[in-house]
Amino acid sequence: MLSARGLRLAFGGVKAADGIDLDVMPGEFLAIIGPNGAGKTTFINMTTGYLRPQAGAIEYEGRPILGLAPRAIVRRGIGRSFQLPQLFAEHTVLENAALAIAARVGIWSPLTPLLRPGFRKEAVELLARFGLEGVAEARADALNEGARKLADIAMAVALEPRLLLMDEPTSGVAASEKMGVVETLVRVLREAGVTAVFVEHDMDVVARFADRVAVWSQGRILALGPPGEILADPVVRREVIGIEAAGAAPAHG
Ligand SMILES: Nc1ncnc2c1ncn2[C@@H]1O[C@H](COP(=O)(O)OP(=O)(O)OP(=O)(O)O)[C@@H](O)[C@H]1O
Repeated sequence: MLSARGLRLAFGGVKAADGIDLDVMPGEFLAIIGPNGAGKTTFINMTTGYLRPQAGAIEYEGRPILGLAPRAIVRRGIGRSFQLPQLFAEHTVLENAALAIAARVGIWSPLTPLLRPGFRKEAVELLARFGLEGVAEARADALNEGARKLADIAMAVALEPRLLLMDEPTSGVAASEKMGVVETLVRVLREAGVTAVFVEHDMDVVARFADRVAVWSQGRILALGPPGEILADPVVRREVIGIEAAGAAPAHG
């Protein structure tokens, strides 16, 4: 579905991508793990048009996408969510959903979406899929972090991607809420047939929900395979999971 070859990008002396080759298969949930600064977000930024690599190629569904603007990549069917949710804070969750649905059909005005009954109906249905109907009328900035993350991913899903890249969908979510948040988003994405790539620091989430795991280290992919194998690999445990456990993850809030 997605094929990256030889991606390279350096910032000064920092090699954020140092020869990344990765294939994403249709329907899979691929987790990206790795310490802070390994280049995980850089890969997402290159795939979604926010950064251009200095070398390499990316094909999506058999066509090159490098050089396309982020909005053009969204139109091709690649969605994205950010580490920090990108909701309009002072708008309600329902308004946010309607805005995203309107954006999908090319309307970027902040006013019209909820005036159109079709958009409102679709927004209500979208929020129900994520179990967010109870907070539809709440302002986005009043949500707890778990609901905020789900609402943000709902906005990305409103654009009807076939591939969704999520940068730390559980960062900042309370431990007690985390599994529920991931269960919900995995259910919605599977029902919609969306392929997912997600950056994740919680190894329990990775073990339970990823079909494959790619381990990032210093701009390279150190290992790639099923979670049972990768999470038990002594090198991965020493160089990546050990670092995570030693406290890299809390930097994400
Ligand atoms: N736009 C930029 N300008 C300069 N340096 C950058 C830029 N983006 C990333 N970097 C650097 O590239 C390296 C990889 O960063 P990246 O954000 O991709 O890592 P990451 O694995 O996502 O880390 P984290 O887990 O902290 O989000 C880091 O050293 C970072 O400081």
